[in-house]
Amino acid sequence: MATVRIENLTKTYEKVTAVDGLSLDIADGEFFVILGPSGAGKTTTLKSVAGLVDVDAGEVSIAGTSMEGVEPYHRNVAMAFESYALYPQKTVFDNLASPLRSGRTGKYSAQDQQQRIEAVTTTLGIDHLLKRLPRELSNGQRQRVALGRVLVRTADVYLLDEPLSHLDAKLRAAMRAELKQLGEMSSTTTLYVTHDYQEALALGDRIAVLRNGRLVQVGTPYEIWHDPVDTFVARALGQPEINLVDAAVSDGRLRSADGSVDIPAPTHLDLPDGRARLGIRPRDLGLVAPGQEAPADSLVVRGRVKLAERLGRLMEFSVESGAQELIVVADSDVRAREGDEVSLVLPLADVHVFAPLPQGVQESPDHGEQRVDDHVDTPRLGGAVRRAVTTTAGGPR
Ligand SMILES: Nc1ncnc2c1ncn2[C@@H]1O[C@H](COP(=O)(O)OP(=O)(O)OP(=O)(O)O)[C@@H](O)[C@H]1O
Repeated sequence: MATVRIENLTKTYEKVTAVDGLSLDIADGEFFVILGPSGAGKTTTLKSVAGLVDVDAGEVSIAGTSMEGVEPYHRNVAMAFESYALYPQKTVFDNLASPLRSGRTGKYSAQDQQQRIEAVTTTLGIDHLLKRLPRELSNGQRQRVALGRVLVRTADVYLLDEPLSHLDAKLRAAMRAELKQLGEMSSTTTLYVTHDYQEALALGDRIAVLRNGRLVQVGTPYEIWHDPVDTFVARALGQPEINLVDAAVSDGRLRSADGSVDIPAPTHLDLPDGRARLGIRPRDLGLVAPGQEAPADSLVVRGRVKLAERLGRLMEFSVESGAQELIVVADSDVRAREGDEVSLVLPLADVHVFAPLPQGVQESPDHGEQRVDDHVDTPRLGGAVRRAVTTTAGGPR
């Protein structure tokens, strides 16, 4: 168990700055998630902690000791990288036992080994594969064995790089729930890299969001979800993405140019008059089907359903409201069809307000095709929203 401190870390590969002045303080025993899109510098950060890259500037300390000049072997970190390596000629059991037999991190009796392997393989759902060779495994199974090889031994820090990326969605979700329960995992400082926001929310004690090698925000899942510092973080969390609507702030109201969205400005934000962008998550909007009444005193935006799509237990609606297209995710018992005139109920407490796009810049709807960096992102307006923090183990939602 150990703290990890990353101070002003910079790593450049020829012309690419992979990590750019990154500082993070990770507490002893913390499950710390690094979230970011492809190329954000997540893997390079982990490799720097492991000592696998020569950094250009900055420092990594583990348990209060600078790791400068300390070889990876002597850092007492255990790593699982996305490209997993197993001994091809050894069974799954022997692959898992080898880190325990090396003597590097203490001695384990045969009974200890058995017990540790049992605990890890049960959690990872690979206990029925112990006699197989790696070539007899699927990619997802191989990845779990590689993860098992890391978790089976004790270390000061676990470094896990997208360890669940090869699993199907169902297994991933199951594994998310199990992973943190694993004895060792629950008490060992863990840096966990992912580009999957659900994984980050479910697993992280805290999450650091990276973009272009820089830290954008660090906080608990609750803080990152409810108080994103800018539209980049807001967009990084949630699928479908948060709706962003250009609006004017005046006389204590927020209005879209065509007047289709016209709501009171959240008073706790104390917004100056001018322009802004509203951020409303699809799941925060309520959809009132034709013939039904919106709850009294609710804030309503009217529109027409352009597209209705089933997402398993939920429905995704694309609703045209004036010049806006708002995405709504609702329970599947909401009876609205394409072409229906509907009302959207807007919960003011869940409306995020960001700075406007620079003059002359227009965001086009991306339908998931744009690269993250093609977006113009703007910071939150009016400071952090203060709420009673009630983060639960399962994340904010
Ligand atoms: N060995 C290398 N040589 C040259 N450029 C590299 C090297 N490793 C990483 N990079 C570049 O550094 C940047 C950060 O890479 P890194 O692998 O740390 O990102 P990442 O967030 O882990 O991405 P991914 O999610 O795709 O794994 C990228 O632009 C990448 O192309």
